[in-house]
Amino acid sequence: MSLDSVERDAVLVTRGLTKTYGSVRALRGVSLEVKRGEIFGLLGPNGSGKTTTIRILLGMLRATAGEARIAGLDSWTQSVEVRRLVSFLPGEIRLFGHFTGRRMLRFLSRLRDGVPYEAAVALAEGPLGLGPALDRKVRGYSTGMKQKLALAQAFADPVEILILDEPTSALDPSARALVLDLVRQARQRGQTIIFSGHVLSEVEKVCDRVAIMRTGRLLWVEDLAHRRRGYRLLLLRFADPQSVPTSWPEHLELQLREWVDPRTVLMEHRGAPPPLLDWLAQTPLIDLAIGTDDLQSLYDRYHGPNALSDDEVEDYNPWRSLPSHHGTARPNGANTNIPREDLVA
Ligand SMILES: Nc1ncnc2c1ncn2[C@@H]1O[C@H](COP(=O)(O)OP(=O)(O)OP(=O)(O)O)[C@@H](O)[C@H]1O
Repeated sequence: MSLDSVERDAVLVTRGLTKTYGSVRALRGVSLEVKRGEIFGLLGPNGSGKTTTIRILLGMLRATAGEARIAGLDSWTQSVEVRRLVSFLPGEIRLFGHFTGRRMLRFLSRLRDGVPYEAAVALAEGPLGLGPALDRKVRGYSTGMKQKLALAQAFADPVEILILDEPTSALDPSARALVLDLVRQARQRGQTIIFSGHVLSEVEKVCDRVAIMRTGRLLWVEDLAHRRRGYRLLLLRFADPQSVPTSWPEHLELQLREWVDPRTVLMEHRGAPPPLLDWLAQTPLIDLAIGTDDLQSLYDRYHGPNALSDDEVEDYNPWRSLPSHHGTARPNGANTNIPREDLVA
């Protein structure tokens, strides 16, 4: 597929990104799109490929195959231009130990034309709480203090895109909350933020969408903004494909989310239960499950003790409590609202 066909509002795009290090397959065909102005989370256990994806996007690593673009620029061949558009907080922060915090910020802002030194100092001294420590040598900083200094620099940068690799990993709880606020403020200013992390509750609070990775694959992209608007999930199973209702009263606030197999649908429902129950009572259901799923349970489908195997991921059933099927649903979000005719032919 040509990248020209990508949605116009996608500011970061990868297509079929693959990276091998000798025999290690760090990425196996990762395709994702991040829209302008959204907070996009990258989740996955250690070694799943988050940092590799970020480093390829920034042009710090060359992909073995596939493409990565930022604002239409090729991450590898136009990496200098790409890096001008991006403020990057690396997972491993390396600073000059013999510099004071203040001198380090001045040095970094000179390196990056246009990053206001005063804004970085104000963030570091004020909300991030480094205060007088800014006049101490960085070699005496704790890991969390170094992370705060780097965060001050990253958030002071008025660039279009912020890429934060585990931005809260070394921080205490109040500093973590503050970083989440800074992320929200950055979005209000119109910046696009990619955020990798391991703390699901944080990701759930701030991200608009989240991608779940495993062993170099992107398994699922979830729209958390949509989820926050509140709905319950209904898994409805019918005796045969012909019994699946093709329409329902509008006042039910019911929406098809996914065909699990030709006789099973996953639906979203808002609003009061009684009208829904009345309608369900008139349908030829043979099985029903109602519930909500939080980010933890979504994550556990791929990484918990009962995680889906690679084969099951290929043949995804969103609710494990029911027998799995050889369905048409695919775990990339692209299967929603598949026309019924495609399934019951
Ligand atoms: N320079 C390298 N040489 C060899 N293998 C590498 C190299 N960098 C990364 N890898 C491998 O690539 C895979 C993906 O690593 P990556 O750092 O992208 O994971 P991650 O999801 O960011 O992990 P973490 O959560 O621990 O930061 C791992 O198997 C890792 O061992």
